[in-house]
Amino acid sequence: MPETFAAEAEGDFDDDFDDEDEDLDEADPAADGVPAPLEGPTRCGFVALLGAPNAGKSTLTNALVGTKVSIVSHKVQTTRAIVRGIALDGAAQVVLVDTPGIFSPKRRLERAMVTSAWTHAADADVIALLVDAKRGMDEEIEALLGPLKDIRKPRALILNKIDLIRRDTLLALAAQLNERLPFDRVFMVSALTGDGVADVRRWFAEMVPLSPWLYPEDQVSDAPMRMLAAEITREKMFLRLHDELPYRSTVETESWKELRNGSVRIEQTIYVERESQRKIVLGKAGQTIKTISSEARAEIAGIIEQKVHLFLFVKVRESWADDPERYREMGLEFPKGG
Ligand SMILES: Nc1nc2c(ncn2[C@@H]2O[C@H](COP(=O)(O)OP(=O)(O)OP(=O)(O)O)[C@@H](O)[C@H]2O)c(=O)[nH]1
Repeated sequence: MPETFAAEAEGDFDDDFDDEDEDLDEADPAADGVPAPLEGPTRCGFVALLGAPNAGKSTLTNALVGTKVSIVSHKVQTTRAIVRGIALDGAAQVVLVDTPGIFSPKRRLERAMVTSAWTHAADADVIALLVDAKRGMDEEIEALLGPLKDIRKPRALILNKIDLIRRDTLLALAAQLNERLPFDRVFMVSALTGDGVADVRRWFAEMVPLSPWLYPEDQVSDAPMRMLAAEITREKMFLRLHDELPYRSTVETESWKELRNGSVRIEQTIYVERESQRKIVLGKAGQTIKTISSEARAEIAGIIEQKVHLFLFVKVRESWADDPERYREMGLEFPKGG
C-alpha cells in the first residue's frame, strides 16, 4: 500500500463560509435541459483534431468554441483526458474531439492515449490534421500521415501558427503535405490570434451530417465540470512548478457540491508518485499549494460564474500511471497487450 498523506489548502475563503454548512445540495441533473428546437434542417457531427504534441489542438479547440474548454500549456502532452468542445455555426453543432497528442508511446498510459486517439479519429465524421507550420514536416507528422490514409472521411489540413512564419514557407509546406496525402481542404490559421478560425468552423459545419443536435445550445462542453476543474488545477500546478514535477501526477475532483447560497464547494485530490513530489507540491509551509489553490479557485469561479470554495489534498499513490482504473476514468482505452 502506498503511503497516503492529505494536506488541505483552503485558498482565501470568506470568513462567513461555514465548513459545517448543512445546506449542501447536489447539482440539479434536470438543469441540463434538452436541445432547443431549431427552424429548418440541422446538422451535427464529430470532428477529430489530430496533431503532434504542441501543435495547438487545445488552443484551436478553444478558439473554435469561443470558451475555455480545453487546457492550454506551453508543456507538451498536457491533454490527458478527452475533452470535447462544441462549436456552433448557424444550424450546425460541431463536436470537437480533442485527442491527446500522438507520439511514440513507452509507458502503458501513453500507449492507451495513442490507441484512444486513433479510435476517436476513426469514429469521427470529419478528420482535421493540425500541423505546427513553424516546426514544419518531421517524423511525428510522417507517423500521422500513414494511418490517416486508411480513414475514409472528409479530411482537412490545418496549418497553425501562421503568425510565426512567412507566406512562401507556408505555401511550400502545404504543397509538400498535400503531395504526401491529398486533403479535401487546406486551412492556414493562427489559433492564437483567431486568424482563419471562422473559415475552419464554417467548413466543419458544412461537413457534418444532417442530424438533430445532440447537446443543448448553451452547452459548450460535455466534459463534466468536474473534469474541467481538475484540468484547471493541474494547469496551475504545472505553471507554478515548471520542471520540478514530472507529468506523472494527476488531479481528480472528488466532490462538487452546490451550496444553497449559490456558491460551490469543490474537493480535489492531487496524486503524485513519491513523498518527495508531495513536498514539492505543498511547498514551504504549504505556500505552493495555497497559491495553486487560490489561482485555480479564481479561474474556476470565473468560468462557472459562481463563488468557489476549493479544497486541495495531496496524496502519494505510487505508479498511478500503470493503474488501468486511472485511465479508464479519464475515458481512455485499455491497450491490447498492455
Ligand atoms: N504563436 C502561436 N502560438 C500558438 C498558436 N497556437 C498555439 N500556440 C501555442 O503553442 C503551445 C501549444 O499549444 P496547445 O494548444 O497547448 O497544444 P496541444 O496541441 O493541445 O498540445 P498537447 O496538449 O500537448 O497535445 C502553447 O504555448 C500555445 O500558446 C498560434 O497560432 N500561434
